[in-house]
Amino acid sequence: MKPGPRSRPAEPGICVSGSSGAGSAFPAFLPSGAGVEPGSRPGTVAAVLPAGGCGERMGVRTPKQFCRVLERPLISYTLQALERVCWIKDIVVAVTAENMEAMRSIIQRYRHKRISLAEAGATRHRSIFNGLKALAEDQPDVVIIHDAVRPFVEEDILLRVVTAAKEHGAAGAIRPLVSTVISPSADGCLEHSLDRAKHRASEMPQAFLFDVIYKAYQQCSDYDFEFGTECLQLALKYSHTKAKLVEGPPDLWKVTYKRDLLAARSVIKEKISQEICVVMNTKDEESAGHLLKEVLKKELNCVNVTSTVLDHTGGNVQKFPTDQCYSFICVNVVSSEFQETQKFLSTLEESGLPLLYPVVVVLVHCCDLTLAPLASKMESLMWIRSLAEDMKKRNVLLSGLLLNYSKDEQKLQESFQQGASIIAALVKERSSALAGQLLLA
Ligand SMILES: Nc1ccn([C@@H]2O[C@H](COP(=O)(O)OP(=O)(O)OP(=O)(O)O)[C@@H](O)[C@H]2O)c(=O)n1
Ligand SMILES: O=P(O)(O)OC[C@@H](O)[C@@H](O)[C@@H](O)CO
Repeated sequence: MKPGPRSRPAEPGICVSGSSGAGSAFPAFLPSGAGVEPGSRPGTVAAVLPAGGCGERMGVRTPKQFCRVLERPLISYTLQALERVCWIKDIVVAVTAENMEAMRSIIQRYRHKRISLAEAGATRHRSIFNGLKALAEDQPDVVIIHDAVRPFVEEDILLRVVTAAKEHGAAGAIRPLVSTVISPSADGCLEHSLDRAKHRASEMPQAFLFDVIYKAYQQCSDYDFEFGTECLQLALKYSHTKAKLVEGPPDLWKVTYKRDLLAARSVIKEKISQEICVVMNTKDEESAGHLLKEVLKKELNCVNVTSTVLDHTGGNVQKFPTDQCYSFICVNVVSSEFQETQKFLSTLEESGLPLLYPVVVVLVHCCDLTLAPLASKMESLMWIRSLAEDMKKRNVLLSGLLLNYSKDEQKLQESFQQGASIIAALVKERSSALAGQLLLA
């Protein structure tokens, strides 16, 4: 039996407006074969997230569901993924009593919606059962069970397992095995190996008609509670319900070891670096901003490079493509006046963008270095360093790029090329260690 996890409260912090969940009705667009009789109640869906483990295999003091990825607890990404699905009416998270406060501060800080808490049990099955009990009074038609440490879950697989559960009573995501499963003999030698092609790995999410899984847990043996790892097996054993197996996408993996946390970090960084917005102060196609945008498009052919024009006061951040863009390249938008930059950054902050993910902002200053000595130009931009220290606390990674705007066409192209490479690295790495740096292209 796993010992109760040690707690480490999450630091209190700034709030965000989370994505508001809409109704609880089961999506009307489901194929009629989804077990929803025409004219019958569309059906309600809730979710249970077991989050009461201590993450022994992670090998750190903080339970892995509270370990930070890009400064945000891992569980917050999973909650965000489920909240995006408007037809999940309620999300019950099972956490230990000692981690309740930490969980409440995460919900408040990132303003997660439709979340309720239940007390975790000494094993995963006990935690799940406690989550189901919390739903029993106003029970949903279908309940999703999803590990809190599987942050990359999309609406598509959730809809597929829920649709299958409506029809079959239970359903679960599966993935091809990566290694062959073998059975060892008592003396530690090979007994036999399973035919890998005929077996699959059971992943999450899983979904059940509420009655099917609730009845199963109510009849569970202590042995199942202590040593079981498979909810589908409980549905089969106690509710005589054969789960439908649904092929899931590769990203369903469970964060278990430290390497998984590093992998999660890379996946998230990759996802939020897919769009760059070049912010400029002129529509002139020959301007530095437009030229840099074209070079960036070539340099980063898989990234969506957009642009927007702001007036010199820092403008209105609502003009930005803010729902998916976490990287802003400001080209001569803000002169070396501190106040204008401050105005731009505060409007960016007010948009709520930096509260879920670190936002990269690169202030590009173009100047012909044959006219202004480099040292004095760098000196005039040193204020970026102290501003960056302050912005880092608000999850904005600010750096400066001095771009040599030479009259020589060849040199100018080289500067733009170098500048685009530096910007690509700042966006991709999204490293707080580079915040405040003044770079030269
Ligand atoms: N008593 C428990 C044990 C586990 N879980 C949850 O079940 C999910 C999957 O379990 P697992 O990966 O085993 O998590 P841990 O038990 O924390 O990991 P370990 O076995 O390494 O201690 C996790 O979200 C975990 O928090 C739970 O709610 N209650
Ligand atoms: O056994 P653990 O607690 O590490 O993880 C639980 C997993 O077994 C479970 O999430 C899937 O295998 C699907 O049942």
